[in-house]
Amino acid sequence: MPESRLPRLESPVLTERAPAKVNLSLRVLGRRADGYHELSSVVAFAGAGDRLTLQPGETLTLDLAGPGAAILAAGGDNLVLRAARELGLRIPGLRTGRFSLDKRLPVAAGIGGGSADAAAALRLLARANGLPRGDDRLFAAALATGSDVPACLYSRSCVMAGRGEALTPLALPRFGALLVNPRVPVATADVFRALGLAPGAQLGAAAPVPAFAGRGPALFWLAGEPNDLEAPARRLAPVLDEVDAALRATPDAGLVRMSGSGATMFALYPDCRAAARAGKQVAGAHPAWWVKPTVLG
Ligand SMILES: C[C@](O)(CO)[C@H](O)COP(=O)(O)OP(=O)(O)OC[C@H]1O[C@@H](n2ccc(N)nc2=O)[C@H](O)[C@@H]1O
Ligand SMILES: Nc1ncnc2c1ncn2[C@@H]1O[C@H](COP(=O)(O)OP(=O)(O)OP(=O)(O)O)[C@@H](O)[C@H]1O
Repeated sequence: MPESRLPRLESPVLTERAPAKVNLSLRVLGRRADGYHELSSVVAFAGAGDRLTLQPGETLTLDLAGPGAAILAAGGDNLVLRAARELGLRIPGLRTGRFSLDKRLPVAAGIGGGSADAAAALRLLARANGLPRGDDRLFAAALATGSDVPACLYSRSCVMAGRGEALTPLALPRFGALLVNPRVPVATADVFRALGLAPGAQLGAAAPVPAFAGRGPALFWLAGEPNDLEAPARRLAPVLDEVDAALRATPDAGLVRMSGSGATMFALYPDCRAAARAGKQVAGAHPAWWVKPTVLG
């Protein structure tokens, strides 16, 4: 057969999940001179998330589908493309291609949807270019894309410190969880600004996170920890009081709290069945909210 008639061999399409990030606790320890806040946060990842594929090729593009596609632009500001560009700056000749994002998570919701997408893009590019998962340039590109992207690149439960660059693995028991977002977007920068901390402010040290021997001890420790962003977020989005009440009214809710800078709140349950039951109750009473039963840990 002449060479021109040979079927063109395309690289196979690669797929990565982009799981939602949940801050089970979040302490703001101060504000650095560069304006970023110093944090200590127990972070877990959910079964629920977006899905990103990459058809490796020469030209970097992005298609959007899924329930979130209508509100999100596929333009150059999309965190998928920003992460790819950041990696390209560090790896000349990086092979990119056509990304397709199935956007299921609410946007600007405190569960790191965009960060999870950016991290999934970096994992896909690592696979397409034969880079080891621990390649420093992946981490550097992640941090340059956003503070939550390194944790999402790791994508396993951990203690996140600094502005998001210091990650310590943490074994967490498995929980059923319900994620609820009242469909009010909250900008992360607005919530941090509402804390009103001056650059250089220091509030205290982080409580050491113990090794958790099961769900009971984990819940007990987490109940004694705050999300310091919850009070300012509630001032910006008062509907959070309603979300909090709706979650507390579900049977077996063990811990009710806001994730990240909001406005997604979550409750923890002993298992998936309890979370699914709670989901039906909340969705029935609030059909306009985004309600997602899932697992964490
Ligand atoms: C609230 C969290 O979701 C907790 O996991 C993250 O700290 C936010 O991470 P993110 O959305 O990736 O944040 P970035 O995109 O890096 O920053 C968004 C805005 O939040 C502020 N920001 C973010 C992280 C941080 N530790 N201190 C901050 O003050 C930044 O000044 C910036 O104006
Ligand atoms: N792929 C993407 N998915 C979601 N948001 C994106 C994406 N690309 C860019 N953005 C923009 O990033 C901003 C933050 O979106 P995201 O959903 O990550 O917020 P978040 O859940 O509050 O994140 P975090 O918990 O990391 O603070 C929004 O203004 C959104 O328009």
